[in-house]
Amino acid sequence: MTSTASPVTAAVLVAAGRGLRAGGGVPKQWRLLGDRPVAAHSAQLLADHPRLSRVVLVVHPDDLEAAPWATDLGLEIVPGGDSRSASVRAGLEALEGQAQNVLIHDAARPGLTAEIVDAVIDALETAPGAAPALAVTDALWRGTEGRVAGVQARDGLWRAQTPQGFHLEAILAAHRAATTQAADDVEVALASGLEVAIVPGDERNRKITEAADFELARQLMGSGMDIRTGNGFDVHRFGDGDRVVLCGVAVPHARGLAGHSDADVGLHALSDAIYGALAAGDIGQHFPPSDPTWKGAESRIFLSHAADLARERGFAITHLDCTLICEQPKIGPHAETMRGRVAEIAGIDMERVSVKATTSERLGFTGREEGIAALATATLVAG
Ligand SMILES: Nc1ccn([C@@H]2O[C@H](COP(=O)(O)OP(=O)(O)OP(=O)(O)O)[C@@H](O)[C@H]2O)c(=O)n1
Ligand SMILES: C[C@](O)(CO)[C@H](O)COP(=O)(O)O
Repeated sequence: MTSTASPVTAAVLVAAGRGLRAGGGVPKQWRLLGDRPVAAHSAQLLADHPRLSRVVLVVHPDDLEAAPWATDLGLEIVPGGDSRSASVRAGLEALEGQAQNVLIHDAARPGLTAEIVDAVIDALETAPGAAPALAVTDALWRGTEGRVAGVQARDGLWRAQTPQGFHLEAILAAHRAATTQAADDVEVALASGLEVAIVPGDERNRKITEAADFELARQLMGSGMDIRTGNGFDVHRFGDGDRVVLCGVAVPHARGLAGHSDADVGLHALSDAIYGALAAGDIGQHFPPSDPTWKGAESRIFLSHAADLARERGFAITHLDCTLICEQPKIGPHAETMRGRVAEIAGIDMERVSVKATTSERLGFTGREEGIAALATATLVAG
């Protein structure tokens, strides 16, 4: 009796792009989608799939530390290249001799399913290449300068998805022989004369390309919105001076506020609210009072740092609310200027910023005019 062992199949997950069309400051594959970064969704599925022997994650040379979770999933990290094809090639070279088949998947497609992986692997039993796709169902037009210039028959047209699967040696040879840039690996395979079977794709397996695709991905994958709130509180005592800086605005006053920096309680509370929403410590952790660098520093540095950190982690700041607690100076006449200043520093619309004030009815330290307190809330939404 002869035994026919299944061929060993590995996977290459390409995540070395810059995501320029999606914007957002951080490459789309590292931004949060639900509870995890975009790339971690398909990485987990590939790592857990029982028919895959190993997974290579291809990342940009600047992003080698961007996926700390990849090691826990057992992924091997390889530096990518300037184009998708170059990144795929780097992943394939790392797998040479390690498997008979390979699946190549975009990290920007977080909605991969185990059914697609199975369908591609099954199809490789009878073809050197196989890829998922969806038949085009909308009418197709050609357009010039905003006008329909003609129609295009849609029969036989498919929307290509990944993972695209191949016999490893054949696709590696095809990539090594390629002389022009290709949109995908099926194009590389066809240029080398390889036959590619089409297997059913899935609408959930869409590629995140533009900013709006994040919301669509969230809906298609059924992952709820990730909304975070954080609060901040700060107090500074009165000291010498003839003005106080509150929410980035210098307000004339009989006394100043004492502190290591410019003692802007409003911006300090707002910064801490953002750090709180990110579970990223507090202002003292990022800017230690023991560090002379921050002596007399303008507190806009702290808020701007917190806002940048939020964006780096894939969050939009959807609202900032600050309440200043003092008897004097009167905040009302300056509140609009403060809103504008906070909005400018945090890089958000002024409509998303609230600055208000209250007295403490002459009770407590604020009532005795010993200092000023500030309370703040930040609301952050992922994506
Ligand atoms: N040099 C590159 C370019 C792209 N990719 C990966 O290829 C997939 C599909 O590419 P695309 O959607 O075009 O991603 P980006 O190149 O990042 O997007 P953009 O063109 O908007 O910058 C993504 O997972 C992307 O990370 C890659 O690994 N290496
Ligand atoms: C590989 C691919 O995802 C197949 O649809 C696609 O071609 C790559 O992305 P791009 O937007 O064409 O760069």
